[in-house]
Amino acid sequence: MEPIIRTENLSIQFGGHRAVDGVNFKMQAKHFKSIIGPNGAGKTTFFNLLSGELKPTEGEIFLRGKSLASDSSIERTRKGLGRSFQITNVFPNLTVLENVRLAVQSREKVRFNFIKHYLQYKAITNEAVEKLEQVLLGNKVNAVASQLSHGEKRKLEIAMLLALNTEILLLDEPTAGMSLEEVPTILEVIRSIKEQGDKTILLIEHKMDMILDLSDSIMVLFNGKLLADGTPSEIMDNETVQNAYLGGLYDEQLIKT
Ligand SMILES: Nc1ncnc2c1ncn2[C@@H]1O[C@H](COP(=O)(O)OP(=O)(O)OP(=O)(O)O)[C@@H](O)[C@H]1O
Repeated sequence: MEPIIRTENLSIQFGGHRAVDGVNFKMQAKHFKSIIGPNGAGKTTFFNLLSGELKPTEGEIFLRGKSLASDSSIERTRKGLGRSFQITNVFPNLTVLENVRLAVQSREKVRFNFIKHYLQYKAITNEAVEKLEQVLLGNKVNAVASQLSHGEKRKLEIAMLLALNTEILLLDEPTAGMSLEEVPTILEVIRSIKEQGDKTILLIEHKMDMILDLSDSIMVLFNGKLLADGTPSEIMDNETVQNAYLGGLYDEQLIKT
């Protein structure tokens, strides 16, 4: 079966440094893959290349067999490749519901038009509420975004991503900056998205418990290169990964949390 997404020799160079270096990667639809690697390994840069925020120095990305080379980030989203919003993309003075409604509207390209009206407005609102319930923010729809806790803001980002209805979800460290108490509910949210069974998910995370719990496969980046890609047990047993990363350079604290 053709992979839903794959890269061929994907590389980007910043000055003399190859932040992503010759990565050949592929994923089947509905698969859940996590990306791990030490700080500076190139994980976020890899996402930026997939989402179109950065242009590769070499190599290509194929979505359902077609090159994305000439597609902007917006076009990639339209084709089904969605990148999680960052807190900085959330409008702090709008309510939680208004933020998600804007994300739905951006997908539907709905502009204000009184004739198109009330029914459409209602459908968009209902969909936004449904996405908020899915991320366990159903009780916060009318809260002003700036007043959410950090963990709630991260859930709002996921709701906004879900509102784009893309088949592929790129989640960049959804637990970053969260208190330990907040982590289990994000895990629950991501697990429920996975269990719905209609998404292909790529997750960057440092929390190994969460990765092992969710992933069908794990890929390891190290110095921009793809060091290994396999099932969670293959990765945990892989000697190169252990030497380069899990056993040595990596912070054990992070693995345990
Ligand atoms: N726009 C840029 N200009 C120059 N160097 C960059 C740029 N973006 C990333 N880099 C460098 O590329 C390397 C990879 O960074 P990246 O943020 O992708 O790593 P990461 O694996 O996501 O790390 P972390 O786990 O800390 O988020 C780093 O050395 C970083 O300094």
